[in-house]
Amino acid sequence: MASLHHSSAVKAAKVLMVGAGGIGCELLKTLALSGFQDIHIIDMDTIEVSNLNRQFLFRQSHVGQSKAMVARDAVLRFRPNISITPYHANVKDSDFNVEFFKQFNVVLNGLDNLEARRHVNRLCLAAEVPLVESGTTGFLGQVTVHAKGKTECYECQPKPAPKTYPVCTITSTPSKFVHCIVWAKDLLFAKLFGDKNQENDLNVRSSDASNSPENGEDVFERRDNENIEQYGRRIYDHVFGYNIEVALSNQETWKNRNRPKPIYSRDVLPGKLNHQNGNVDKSCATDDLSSVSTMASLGLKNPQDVWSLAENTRVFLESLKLFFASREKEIGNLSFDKDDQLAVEFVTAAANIRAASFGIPLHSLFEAKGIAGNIVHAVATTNAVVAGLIVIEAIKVLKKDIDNYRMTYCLEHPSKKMLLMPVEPFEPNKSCCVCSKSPLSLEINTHHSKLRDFVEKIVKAELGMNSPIIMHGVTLLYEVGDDLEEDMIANYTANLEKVLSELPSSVIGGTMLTVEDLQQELTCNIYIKHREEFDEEKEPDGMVLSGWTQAPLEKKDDNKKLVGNGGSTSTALPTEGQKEVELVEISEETEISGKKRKQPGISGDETNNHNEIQKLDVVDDGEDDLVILDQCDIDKKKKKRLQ
Ligand SMILES: Nc1ncnc2c1ncn2[C@@H]1O[C@H](COP(=O)(O)OP(=O)(O)OP(=O)(O)O)[C@@H](O)[C@H]1O
Ligand SMILES: [Zn+2]
Repeated sequence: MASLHHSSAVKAAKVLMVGAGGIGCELLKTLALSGFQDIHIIDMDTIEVSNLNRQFLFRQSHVGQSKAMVARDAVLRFRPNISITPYHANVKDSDFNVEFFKQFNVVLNGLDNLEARRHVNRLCLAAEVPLVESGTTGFLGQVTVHAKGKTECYECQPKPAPKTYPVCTITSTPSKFVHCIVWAKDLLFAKLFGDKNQENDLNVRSSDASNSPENGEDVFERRDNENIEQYGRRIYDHVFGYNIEVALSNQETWKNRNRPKPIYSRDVLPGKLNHQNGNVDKSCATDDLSSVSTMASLGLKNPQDVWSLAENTRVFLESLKLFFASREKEIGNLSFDKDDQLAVEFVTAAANIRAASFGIPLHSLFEAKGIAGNIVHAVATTNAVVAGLIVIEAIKVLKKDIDNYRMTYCLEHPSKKMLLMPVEPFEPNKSCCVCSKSPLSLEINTHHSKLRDFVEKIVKAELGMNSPIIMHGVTLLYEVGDDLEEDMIANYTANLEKVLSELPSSVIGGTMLTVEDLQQELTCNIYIKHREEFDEEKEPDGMVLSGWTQAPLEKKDDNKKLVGNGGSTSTALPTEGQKEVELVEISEETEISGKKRKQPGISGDETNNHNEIQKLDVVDDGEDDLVILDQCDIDKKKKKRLQ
């Protein structure tokens, strides 16, 4: 440390940290203790109780306050003479433009989602400021360095697709608890408490008069004359009883599968719902919605207990009741949130009852919450190690020590007795549309697809643009902005509903579209190829973008000198944010992302687990959520991303 304090590069540096969460708290502390004197922090969040176990700059009394502000105050207490400038804001706000980024010598990311990471990557490229990027998932972590024109950018490598499940597995033939969780969270919870206009694959087929009157009434709507318990029991009997009976009537489905068992609430819980500790009224009366809890009202104390079917039934009915009794205004607008206790209780109970019906082992609320929230429990030590590595790379950046830049991966199990694996960075990917401005091509049915589809699925979702402008030659087809005239807004709104070939400047096969985001200073040229047909299963968006996601063809140098903590190795491990990846432990020649990196000096018999392939579940990006993928005959063919 002492030598760092004397480094003029460190002292003079102005650094921007984005994210003051698990990694960010560690990073800010390490920067301050390493002699950095001018640190700016952006974080849009406030402190939650669940942050306190690892975000050690925060205390119980800070809950609800800005992370960036509290982190600054906490560090100034032991480093009072340095300058820390906090911004309680979203890094995507327009204030944080290229000019803002240009004032920094290096940007350090401690973020938790792909969208923000991509945005910062683009601003760093535009401002020509090096970026040190990071991520952790449990024991796994990595730190990567990105310098325009010298190393690959954050987006040079394709990001993995989120985990998908066929819709029929979720709606009809679950075989794992996670299938029941997805059903409870993304179908049942969404149906009962979410936006009614959203498409939902929850099976609502019903011919039974009591469940589905001929007038087409939605069985999930509460009837006028129904009290909450009657409503809850009707829903329960419909989804766990009646729907299962309907499913059983299709003999073909169950030929090679275990038949599920219909469950009716009267069989599990014959009497009226009663409260073990009788404090339901108290929990209903509270003003603090986050404290409304079925567990409290039913006297269930330990979230790690696995509830019986009767307990799950009680929790199901009680949490539904509590939603109506104390959160009725939110009904219709709710989406599942892992930090919403009542939502987690409802989803746990619903998933468990479904699991019981399908003969799948039941799980505790603690486990169910982890699965539903895609939670891999954070390991404070990994965050601390990663923060240390960020500072090491930041110092190399400041000293312009490019030859020693390293991408470093934290492993869960030692490989060659190493838990940290440093790798030399790749050169920029020449087909990356972000840093190499390489043109893209889009196969699309120009007679069927609307401009809106193109904007939502390609420009926003795939290209990650926030404020796009779309041009065909000199004709502006679409634009987002605060200063637009009313007639322009009306024009663009009308354009959104037109199919591409019928736009004022017709977009057909052979057209080159230019898409630009002024804030990110990113321009992409997209060559349009008209295609009539798409495979609904494999290409559910009805369009295919290519030209960018390929891995670079060339590698920097196969025989570079190796670096490491006590050993010599060089391999590229999964990029952060990957959901389920194969981590290939060191081998003579490891193929990653279509590239081969040779690893001289490593022989096959040096480790027991040589060449072993570990399956890892890397799920730290909140937005890379579970996805239901339609692929069965009973359902419409489409793909959905579910929150
Ligand atoms: N667009 C953004 N702008 C500013 N800050 C962001 C943005 N996206 C994410 N962040 C911040 O990045 C930090 C990431 O920290 P971390 O991964 O520890 O997540 P967390 O929200 O603190 O914890 P958890 O998700 O486990 O409850 C968070 O504090 C979050 O507010
Ligand atoms: Zn790139």
